[in-house]
Amino acid sequence: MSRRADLPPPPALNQPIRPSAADANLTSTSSSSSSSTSTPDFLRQAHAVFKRHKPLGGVESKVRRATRVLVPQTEPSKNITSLSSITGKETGKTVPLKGAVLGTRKVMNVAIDQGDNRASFAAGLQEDSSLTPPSVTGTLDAAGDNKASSFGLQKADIDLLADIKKSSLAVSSSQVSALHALKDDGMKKENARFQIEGCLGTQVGNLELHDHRNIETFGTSIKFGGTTTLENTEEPKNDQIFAEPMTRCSVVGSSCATTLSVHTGPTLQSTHAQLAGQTAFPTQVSCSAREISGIKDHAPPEEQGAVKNGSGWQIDPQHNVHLAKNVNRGGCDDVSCLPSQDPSTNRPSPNAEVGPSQSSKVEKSRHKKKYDPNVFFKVNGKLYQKLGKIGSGGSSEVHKVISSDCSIYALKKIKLKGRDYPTAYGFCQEIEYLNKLKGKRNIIQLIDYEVTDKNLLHEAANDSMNKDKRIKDDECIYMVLEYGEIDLAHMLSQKWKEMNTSGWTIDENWLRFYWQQMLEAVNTIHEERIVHSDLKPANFLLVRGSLKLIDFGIAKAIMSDTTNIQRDAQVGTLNYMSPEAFMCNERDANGNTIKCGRSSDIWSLGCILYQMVYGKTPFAEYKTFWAKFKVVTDKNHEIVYEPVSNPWLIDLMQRCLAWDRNERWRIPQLLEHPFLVPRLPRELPPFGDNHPCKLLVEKVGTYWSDPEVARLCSALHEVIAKLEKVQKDPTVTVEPNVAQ
Ligand SMILES: Nc1ncnc2c1ncn2[C@@H]1O[C@H](COP(=O)(O)OP(=O)(O)OP(=O)(O)O)[C@@H](O)[C@H]1O
Repeated sequence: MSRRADLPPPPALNQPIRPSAADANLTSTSSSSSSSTSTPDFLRQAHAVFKRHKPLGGVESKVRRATRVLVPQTEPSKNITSLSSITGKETGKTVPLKGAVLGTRKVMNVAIDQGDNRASFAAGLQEDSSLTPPSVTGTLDAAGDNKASSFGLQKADIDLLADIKKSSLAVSSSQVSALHALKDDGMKKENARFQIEGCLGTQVGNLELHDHRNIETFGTSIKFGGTTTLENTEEPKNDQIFAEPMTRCSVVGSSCATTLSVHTGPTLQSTHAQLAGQTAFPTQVSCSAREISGIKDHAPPEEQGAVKNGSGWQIDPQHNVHLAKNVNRGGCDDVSCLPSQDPSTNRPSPNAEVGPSQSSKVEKSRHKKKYDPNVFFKVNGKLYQKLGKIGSGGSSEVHKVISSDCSIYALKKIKLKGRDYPTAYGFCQEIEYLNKLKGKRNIIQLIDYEVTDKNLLHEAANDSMNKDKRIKDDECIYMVLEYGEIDLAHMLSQKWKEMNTSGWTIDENWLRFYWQQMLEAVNTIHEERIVHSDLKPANFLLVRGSLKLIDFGIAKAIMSDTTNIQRDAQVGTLNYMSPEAFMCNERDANGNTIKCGRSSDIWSLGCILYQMVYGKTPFAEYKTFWAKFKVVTDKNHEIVYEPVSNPWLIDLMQRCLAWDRNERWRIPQLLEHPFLVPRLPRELPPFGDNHPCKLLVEKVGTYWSDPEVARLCSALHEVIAKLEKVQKDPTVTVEPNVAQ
């Protein structure tokens, strides 16, 4: 599959490697971010604020996040139909979107790209049949200007879109139209929760559209529970590092909520502070976003942080910003983006209109919990104050929090309500692995955790789990984790942005630095007999300057009597999934069941390295699940490696991306690969001035970096060395290969 022969001659040094067409997104994002002339006040100020502080939360939303899929084990080729995607490229072309969820699928991700108005609807299967698959149909218009959108875009929407475009938010017109379509069309399915996260870029934060109405129609032909046509559909460029999901739309189950909020996040500082060691949390000062951003009263309600409910507009409580700062600790200068709250009374501030039922609910839970759940998380009796949402995955949301001793952590919350016990227990396994990996420097450290459903662990421990039982209450798993500043996906995005603007070439030392850390992190888990199964840039986090591995949600331990893991389902993130992960549980040519093992993780690492080098994953151009499935599982397919200045890099990628998993290098070998440990000139001993090898080295010059040239030179050197031996002592027998 990999094309190892025909290594390209080393190109001229410093030849820039540029991303292909795909980086248009990035460029447009960056260029747009510099325009501020016509930005509405509030957006401009929010922008400025985010420029000063770039929390991960803001970063999180900017880069498209490759999303994990899970397809059930049985007859994968059929189940594949549960995932579809689409790209509409031509202006004015209406593209039918089709997708189906077979059986019990509960998550559909819709990624809508900026720039070319592409939308991808991906419905993978997960095991939670408690959630009624919603039926949603319609058509997404791919028109460049969105005016003809069959989402029924209103003039106001177009104005808002224009404002957003002008205001350097990295949001596409299609995103906005989709947001509005979802908001305005209304959705009737009571059991469906439709959530859109519009991701507005590092500097501005997240844009979400809150709409608590039910979903009735969704002007697209996304179908749940129907049949799926995958042919002739395309997937958006979710491979490009700079084009991770800008917008994610997921149908995840029981409540219906589309949210629009500007997370102004930890951007402002107040002088109110709490000294470390004091029992209470930092004093909070609250003011509305309007006060901060200078939103004019006549601004449209959306801009004023209002959300539309059934009867009219109401202020979105999330639109109010609270400030909290602890001056006692240098690192604690973050300000929380908290729901509106009067600091003196601990009650919602008057500018946050909360419906009576909602407010009484909040009051009740506050009374019961003796702390404000809008402000704090409680894990094992300890309070952690929310500082803003920093990420969300398929199953969880992750918040930046501050503990009472003023340490910053990430808190991962997995909601268990509605899940069956085995699924819920599956989430607990991440805790198990993190506990096992405690003290390992390149793995994210678990500080504390709590599974609020005590029966779950109890029944699991006693092997008395009722597999059909579902969790009814608002139970959660909380994990308090070391806090990571930025993930590799965002770092890559920034790196490519820099390279595009400065015309730099790929920075080999930068590559080596992070590649080695990635290898070491994965080596750590492999040594512990754990296969991660979901390696991707978003799952490597930079913590105090070092890369650490996160998200063991689908990791699996290798049993002691084998080297592979058995999976009930195809799992992973499409662009990084190995051939065997795609074909998991199918039979190979010899009738053996195809299994995954450590080499599956190596493949994923190869895809990440490829992405670091070329700016896109190796199968990026295959857009649909089917297309990807076909090409990745075809062992005759040759991955294209464009020439790079150091051909060892190509060799390295090929070692990871060998189709046959037995041919893939293992991590200890990869750590010794000449790209990481350049050794060519040192391979040969020092020569005298007129030694043929010295002359050869001089002649070969820069071609030394070509692995093939190096190999031939080494062979030649051996021949010369042996011939020299013979010259010195003619009685020595010359081996046939030397004579040749
Ligand atoms: N310790 C952390 N510090 C900072 N950010 C974090 C941390 N853990 C997770 N995140 C952010 O939250 C995102 C989601 O976290 P995680 O991958 O653990 O969730 P998940 O539900 O398992 O995601 P998925 O299933 O989609 O891969 C990460 O990509 C990262 O951006």
